Amino acid sequence: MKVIVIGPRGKMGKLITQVAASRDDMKLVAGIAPKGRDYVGMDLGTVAMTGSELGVPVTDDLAGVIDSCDVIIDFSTKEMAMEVLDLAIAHKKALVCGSTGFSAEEMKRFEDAGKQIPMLYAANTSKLVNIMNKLLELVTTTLKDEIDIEILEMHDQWKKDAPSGTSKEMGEIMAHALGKELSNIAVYGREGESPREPGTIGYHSLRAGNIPSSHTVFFGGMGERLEITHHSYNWECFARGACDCAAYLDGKAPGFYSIKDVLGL
Ligand SMILES: NC(=O)C1=CN([C@@H]2O[C@H](COP(=O)(O)OP(=O)(O)OC[C@H]3O[C@@H](n4cnc5c(N)ncnc54)[C@H](O)[C@@H]3O)[C@@H](O)[C@H]2O)C=CC1
Ligand SMILES: O=C(O)C1=N[C@H](C(=O)O)C[C@H](O)C1
Repeated sequence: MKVIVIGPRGKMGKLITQVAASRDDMKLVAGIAPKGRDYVGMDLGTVAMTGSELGVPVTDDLAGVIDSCDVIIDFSTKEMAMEVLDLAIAHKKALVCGSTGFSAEEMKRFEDAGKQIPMLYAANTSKLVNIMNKLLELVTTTLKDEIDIEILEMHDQWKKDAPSGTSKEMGEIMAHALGKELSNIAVYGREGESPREPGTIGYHSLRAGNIPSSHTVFFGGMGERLEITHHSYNWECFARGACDCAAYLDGKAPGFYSIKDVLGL
């Protein structure tokens, strides 16, 4: 598969480039940087520190190179994601997007793109997080209104969005298991807020240092509680998952795919 990576100097883009460069089933054809960066024109391997040159450039012109790829992997920003999406549709290219922080309308655009291209959106590409989501579904479906549900997520100080895309996805999965709309979800924990409202799901976001990613879901019962937690020690699990998602799209018909399809969950 011929792969273009967006943002190869970013935290995720760099790791994705490194993982893709190490895979036999992938060939990197370009990396895309924001306009005017001083590393535009340099070798992608040098920019993403893969350990050797890859013989392909970093460019700031996605439109100029998009026809050379089979799939684009985009973990950049929500603004860039929309530009990439439009170009992927126009050039009929498969797209994996792992960026987070989108509105419901923007998410609908990804879903609609599935009518024209193989489109995979994953707010979290870790295998274990997606297995954790199945556990959350099981607990919620079993206990329904007997428990209070609170989600705590921790990330690095640079993360732009809150709550994380993963916790929003976890909230959606559990709201669905409770037969509720996402609008029943509330955010607690700030000064002056009222006590917990029954039947809601609470979100708590913590940002500090270089914490890679942690998500804990608290199921609060009477006299007991269950906590289910995923910790990542670094971002490699997400980069490996991103490349698995791209490989999954190889030869696929247009459709809106999820990481559950990749993992068979
Ligand atoms: N789905 C998942 O499993 C994961 C998702 N993420 C998400 O991925 C996104 C990126 O996260 P990080 O790598 O931590 O951010 P980062 O800030 O380290 O990297 C973002 C990259 O995007 C590039 N970029 C921004 N605008 C661009 C443009 N117009 N053209 C080309 N490149 C552009 C930047 O230059 C930078 O290299 C976030 O939304 C984050 O939440 C992060 C980790 C895992
Ligand atoms: O920004 C991150 O780091 C991560 N972002 C994703 C999210 O918003 O859920 C996935 C993971 O938590 C790492």
